[in-house]
Amino acid sequence: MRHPLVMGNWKLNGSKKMVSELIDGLRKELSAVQGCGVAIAPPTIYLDQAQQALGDSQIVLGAQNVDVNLSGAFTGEVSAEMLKDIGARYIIIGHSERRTYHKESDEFIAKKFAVLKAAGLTPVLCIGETEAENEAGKTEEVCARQIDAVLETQGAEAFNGVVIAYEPVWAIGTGKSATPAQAQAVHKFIRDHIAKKDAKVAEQVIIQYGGSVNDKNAAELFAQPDIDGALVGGASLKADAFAVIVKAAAAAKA
Ligand SMILES: O=C[C@H](O)COP(=O)(O)O
Repeated sequence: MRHPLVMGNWKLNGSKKMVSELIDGLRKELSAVQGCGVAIAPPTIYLDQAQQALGDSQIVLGAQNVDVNLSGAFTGEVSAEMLKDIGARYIIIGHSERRTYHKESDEFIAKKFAVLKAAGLTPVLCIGETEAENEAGKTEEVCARQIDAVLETQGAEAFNGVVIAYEPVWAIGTGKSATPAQAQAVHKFIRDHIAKKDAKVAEQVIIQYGGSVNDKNAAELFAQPDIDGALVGGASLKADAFAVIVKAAAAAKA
């Protein structure tokens, strides 16, 4: 039985005031929730403030990116050890916005995956096809390629205890979520793809769905057997909407 995980990716949003108010709201809304892991990934500059504000709550700190280098002359970067030092645990890598705007390749993202594993942090590996790839019937091919960059170089065991987030690019921030059936089909494909190498590892890997998840559509997505939670963008910036999503995951997987 997999424990679901709902994670909020705040992207490039926030201020000191917002961090304080949003975490305050989340702590109130989520204090009684059981059966669903919850994490938030604020912008790097607010990680320390967020960790202080989270205090003894069950909400876990995450981050939106990591560098492949451990230390040295890499201006502007943040290392895995620094993220660990500040208390972050779930680290998003391979988000389509970084693949697109920062030209991050599958191989580069696989390096980040290895660096996080070595530091004892949990990669949240984002994969997913663009609209054009979807229309060309290449969804499975793209997802397999993005997973294989890790699977073929680090082995199936590397996926022990990690999180994969299937985020069709056409669904991100568009208000047009994949249907539960569409998402389930891809999630099952991802799990089966890993199972070809190691069925036990595939069975425990958390596969989140991401792309226009909100308080209205979350429950039907989580009703699908291979959807183990969500990576939430826009709706994670409102405590009440995010809490509805977390509660839907807890209820669906109880
Ligand atoms: O990381 C989160 C995803 O990009 C989803 O963003 P969204 O919920 O705003 O569509």
